[in-house]
Amino acid sequence: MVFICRHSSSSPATAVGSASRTMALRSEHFTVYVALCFLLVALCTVTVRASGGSGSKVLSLLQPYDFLYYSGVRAYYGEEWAKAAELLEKSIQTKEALLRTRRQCHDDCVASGTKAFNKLDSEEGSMWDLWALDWIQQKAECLRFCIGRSVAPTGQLPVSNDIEYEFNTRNPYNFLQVTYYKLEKLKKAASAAHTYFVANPSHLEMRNNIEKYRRMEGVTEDDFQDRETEKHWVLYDAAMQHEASSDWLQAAEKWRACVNETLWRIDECRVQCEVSPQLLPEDRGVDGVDGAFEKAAALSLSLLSCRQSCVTQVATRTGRISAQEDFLPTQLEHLHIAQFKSGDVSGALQTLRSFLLFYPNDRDSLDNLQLYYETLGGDAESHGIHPAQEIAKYVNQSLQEKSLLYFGVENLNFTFTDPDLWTPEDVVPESLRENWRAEKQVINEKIKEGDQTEEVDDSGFYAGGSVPQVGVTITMDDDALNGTNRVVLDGVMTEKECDKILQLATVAASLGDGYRGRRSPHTPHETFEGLTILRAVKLSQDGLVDQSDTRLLHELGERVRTLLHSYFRSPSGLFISFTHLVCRSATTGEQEGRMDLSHPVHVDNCLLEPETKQCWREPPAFIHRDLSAILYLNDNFDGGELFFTERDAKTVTARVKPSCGRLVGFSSGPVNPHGVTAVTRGRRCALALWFTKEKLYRDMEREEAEALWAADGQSALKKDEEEEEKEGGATAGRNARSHAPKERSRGRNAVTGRKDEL
Ligand SMILES: O=C(O)CCC(=O)C(=O)O
Ligand SMILES: [Fe+3]
Repeated sequence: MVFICRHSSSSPATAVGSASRTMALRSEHFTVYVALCFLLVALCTVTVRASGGSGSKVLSLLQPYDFLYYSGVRAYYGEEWAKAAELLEKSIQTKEALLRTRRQCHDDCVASGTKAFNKLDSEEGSMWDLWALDWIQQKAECLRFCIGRSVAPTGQLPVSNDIEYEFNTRNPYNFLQVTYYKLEKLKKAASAAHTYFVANPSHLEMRNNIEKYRRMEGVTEDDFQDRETEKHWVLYDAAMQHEASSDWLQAAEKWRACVNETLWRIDECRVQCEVSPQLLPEDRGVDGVDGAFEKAAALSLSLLSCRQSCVTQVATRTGRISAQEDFLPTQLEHLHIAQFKSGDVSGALQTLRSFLLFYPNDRDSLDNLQLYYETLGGDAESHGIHPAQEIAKYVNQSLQEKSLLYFGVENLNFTFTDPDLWTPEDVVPESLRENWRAEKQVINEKIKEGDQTEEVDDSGFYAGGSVPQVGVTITMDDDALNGTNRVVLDGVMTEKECDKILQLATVAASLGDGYRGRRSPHTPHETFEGLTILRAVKLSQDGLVDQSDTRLLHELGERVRTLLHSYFRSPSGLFISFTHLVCRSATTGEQEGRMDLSHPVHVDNCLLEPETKQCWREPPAFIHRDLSAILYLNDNFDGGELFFTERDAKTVTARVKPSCGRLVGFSSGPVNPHGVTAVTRGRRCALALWFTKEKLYRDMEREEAEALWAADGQSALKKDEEEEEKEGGATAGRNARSHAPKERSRGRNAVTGRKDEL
């Protein structure tokens, strides 16, 4: 490097010269380092606490000493001697100041920590912190030995997050169901399919598979067993059922068991927090700037936060995203009522007292308590009725943890989301409460304004971009459609192309697809046919439909993607997540006075609740859909208009009449509730497409279809080669080529498209 040559040839005095050679040898690293330091300094100012005898004052060191040092060395090599001297001196001073500051902070903080521990100091010195460290070490050694001895023989390999995710989403059962199907163990396959579906209720293919298993000989309804049933939910549902039929004795029994099981589950989960590998929050890692105590505090806070999060984990049903709020206190409320109604007054009183540990000021409960005292004559103590011990222990422990966590939030830059609604106000630091109040006020104001103002779409799309296809026109934009992120484009397909796809739908339907002849899932007055890309490719492979039609179906997806990606100025990548060629036909003779819809009003990526105008982004909604598109193919039918509404699902804001080559695109979220009016005559066909911004959720079926084509191309190629070979013209290189196997693990839903197709 130029740098090395120049300076090695002009080293100063011998002593310095040898130093300069050492530096010169490292100058490659040095250059990179200096560049990094410049960047660092540009980005931040280091603030170090320095202290005088009485109090501490903040010493702002604009530049870290390592940077000063390297700048000094650089100046030295640049022969800027004065500058070099200044910078090198400064670096030495800064380092000294930093050490002094650290020492002072250590002395200032000696007395901090829990006072009770200071009492443990003896004449031999301050030993309790060493005892604490000793306790930690003993525990670590015991765990290391125990886990090593118990798990090592079976191999405790580090498990990646991806694998954790696979297991949490029950993906192994997706593999198992196909495996058992292949082994002709249908009962086991049915159970595996069901187990997977419980955790993935929006998985269309698995739903189809389950339907297929149901129709298979030898499979009974009892075979659809969830292999990972969570007992507390079984008890919860049973208790609810007994309650609904006013069987209070049974209800009380189930609720009691449910509370116990829930406590046990929470405990199991909390223990895992201690023994599983703990991650330090980002920027608190080994390379961070924090000292040993700060790192230890960060680690202990992560542990506490992990323990607390168990409440949410246990209160979330498999397959759901949101936890059931106030899970334990709610169960206690139910148990209390069931006990009371079944005549177990002392049991009810005990449960009420347990509930009051969560909500000590709850008016109704306090009134009830009073009533019990009057009935029993005397208070709970005089009857020896205390809150359940496990509940008292649980609440105390949780409160302690929360106060430590909130200290971390307030003072140590820790982030913690409290999973409970019952946390008493005084545990939360005033400054946080103030922030919450301010946030709540803003939300309330927004809700108030909400009715008058326009809906805000947080999808990241921004309608109004260009339309990059010759002949395509924008027929309706946001204004014309009275909404946000909506568009109607015309000219996306030619008449000939519409005919080809209609023909494809007709042939596929006549051959029998999952939906053939089925009543529509939305109305008894229509039938419904659906064709996916993969099914189309398989049909064309079997020579039952024209391959060029299937290719066109595939290409249309890409065409629509390009148009909408550009029009909605999608900031990120946009991936096709599902394609469905759908025809809805009016059934004959059942159309008089129809009041229903062909497709009721809905939002594509969340569950719309028109009464509250809320939209819940959780399964069974297709929550990963970000952009929706319908490409229409014909207009020779009556009805079948697409319409948009407000969140009340009633107020219609725009209507679109289908025709060949007309494309409607809109963001899939709550700004766009929509439905389809009844098809009262004829058959309405459209290609529905959904897009996702997350690559993880891209359509794996589509990729499988592409792989089938590639394999086809390969075998066609091979055929050609064999022919050629026969004719003596094959080349070794071409024969060696083979179709690469599909990569198996591609993240969250990596394997779904492939495995579950029966
Ligand atoms: O066919 C249409 O026009 C709309 C269909 C739709 O909204 C859907 O499938 O989610
Ligand atoms: Fe829809």
